[in-house]
Amino acid sequence: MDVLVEIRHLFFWYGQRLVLEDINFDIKRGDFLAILGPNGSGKTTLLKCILGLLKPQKGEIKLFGVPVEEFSEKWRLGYVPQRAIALVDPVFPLSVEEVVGFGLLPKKKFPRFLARADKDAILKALKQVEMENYLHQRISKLSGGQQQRVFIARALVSRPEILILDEPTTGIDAATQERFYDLLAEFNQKGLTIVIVTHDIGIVNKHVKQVACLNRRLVYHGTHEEFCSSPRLQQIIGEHHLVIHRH
Ligand SMILES: Nc1ncnc2c1ncn2[C@@H]1O[C@H](COP(=O)(O)OP(=O)(O)OP(=O)(O)O)[C@@H](O)[C@H]1O
Repeated sequence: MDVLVEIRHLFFWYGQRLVLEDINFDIKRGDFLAILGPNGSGKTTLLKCILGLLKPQKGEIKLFGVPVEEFSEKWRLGYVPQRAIALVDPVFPLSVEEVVGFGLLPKKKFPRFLARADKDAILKALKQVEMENYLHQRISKLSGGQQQRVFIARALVSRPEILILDEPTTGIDAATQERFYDLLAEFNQKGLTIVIVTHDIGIVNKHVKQVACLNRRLVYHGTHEEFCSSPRLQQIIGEHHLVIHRH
């Protein structure tokens, strides 16, 4: 099977503090992987290492077979960062089109100029999340769930092969979250590889195919069926390795 992300013997320290310890796993094309773990267990740090935003002190990450530090096709990974919605400035008048347009920057030589093809790509990404009627609206005027869809469109506009989301439903009501996960499942069925850091173990259970439990070390990595049926799950919860907190 096509391995998109390869993680081998990964260690990461913030100063003296070891946050990721000897992490090893692969992400394959078509995976829908949930990364679970308590607050402070290293989930965001792991995503940032995969995205090349943080440089691990030890170990190796390959993206599409290329070491992350040499990988130049960043557009092949779409990223929805944690608390993206909270960063929407109610005063600064960014339109939906502009926000989604930022997702094209890794592909563009002249970032300030939106060409016809860019506008088409933006509209197409917005259609994928059913937000095409909001093109010229201010992002700050939208609801949390609508903003979330716009951030997904921003991540999708470069037509990535992996979509990486860091706790994307924080601050969104339960019904909207359900629809949001249904949408991700649809993308996955069409072939998009998805990696999601989440605390919503209940909702995410419906759709994910693989689960990784992180608590500085990788406590568990396997298929979702194994995860649910295995006595190991009970053991993990029993050992308090996987205490799920909320923000
Ligand atoms: N820039 C930083 N400098 C120093 N320590 C940091 C930094 N960023 C994160 N940490 C610490 O590293 C540990 C792992 O943080 P990380 O954000 O990766 O965890 P997380 O599992 O994503 O947590 P959460 O579920 O709360 O988002 C935490 O103890 C955090 O306080």
